[in-house]
Amino acid sequence: MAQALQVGVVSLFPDMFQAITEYGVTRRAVEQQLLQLHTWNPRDFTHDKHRTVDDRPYGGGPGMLMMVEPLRAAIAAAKEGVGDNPRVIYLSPQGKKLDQQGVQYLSQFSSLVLVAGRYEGIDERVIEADIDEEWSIGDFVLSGGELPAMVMIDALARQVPGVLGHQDSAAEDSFVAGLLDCPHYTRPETLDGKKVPSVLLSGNHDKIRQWRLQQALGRTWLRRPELLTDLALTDEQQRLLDEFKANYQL
Ligand SMILES: Nc1nonc1C(=O)N[C@H]1C[C@@H]1c1ccc(S(N)(=O)=O)cc1
Repeated sequence: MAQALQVGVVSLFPDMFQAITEYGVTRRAVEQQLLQLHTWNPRDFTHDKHRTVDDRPYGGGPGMLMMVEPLRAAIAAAKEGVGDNPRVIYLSPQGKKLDQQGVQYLSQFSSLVLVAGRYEGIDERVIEADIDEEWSIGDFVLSGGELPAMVMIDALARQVPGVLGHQDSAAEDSFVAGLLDCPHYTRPETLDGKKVPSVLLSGNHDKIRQWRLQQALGRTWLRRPELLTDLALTDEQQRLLDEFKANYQL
């Protein structure tokens, strides 16, 4: 039986996660129980009449923080609910930048609790006491941690064996780790006078594989050359890239 990914999410807006549980690959993963997602809402752990979940920051200034007591109770409940000693992750702009290598690293954990912040974030002492790792999906400021949590869950779900059908996994395989993807084409054969590259119509699968690999290497060189510095290219890849560069008209 494939190892399922168990995720507990702490969020004030649990319904947002329907964006991954109700659609596409991640919906199928949930249906196949390869991805199990449960939410815990700090508001359910309040005891006052107004069900308060925010609190004022010491030192004054604009904005609010997530109130400590309901947040910690929700985190504790999520850890208990997910079980198996989950890795607890807080999504924030202050976290480590997520990339595919980070996704592969996080794939080692079969159970996770993701804490989605709202307002200006959470008390630093909660981060120190309850959070194992802080991750960011990019250097931009969002209104909450829910979309970052869904981005992380989507990327992690695709790493679970069985989630990507053969068709998709073939696509993943053709996308050499660390390179940008090659261009893709579908019908019609001629669009606005532009024809599909003839190699893709040739039926020669190895030529097609080489073309796609060369395009991925060339695109990476042109658009994100820094990604190439960390890659150990094979002889074939180096040859294909050199050929691309030689043919490229600056
Ligand atoms: N990028 C991200 N990757 O993961 N989370 C990300 C994110 O933007 N979360 C935002 C909700 C949190 C936040 C924190 C602080 C401020 S503030 N006080 O600076 O205006 C605004 C928003």
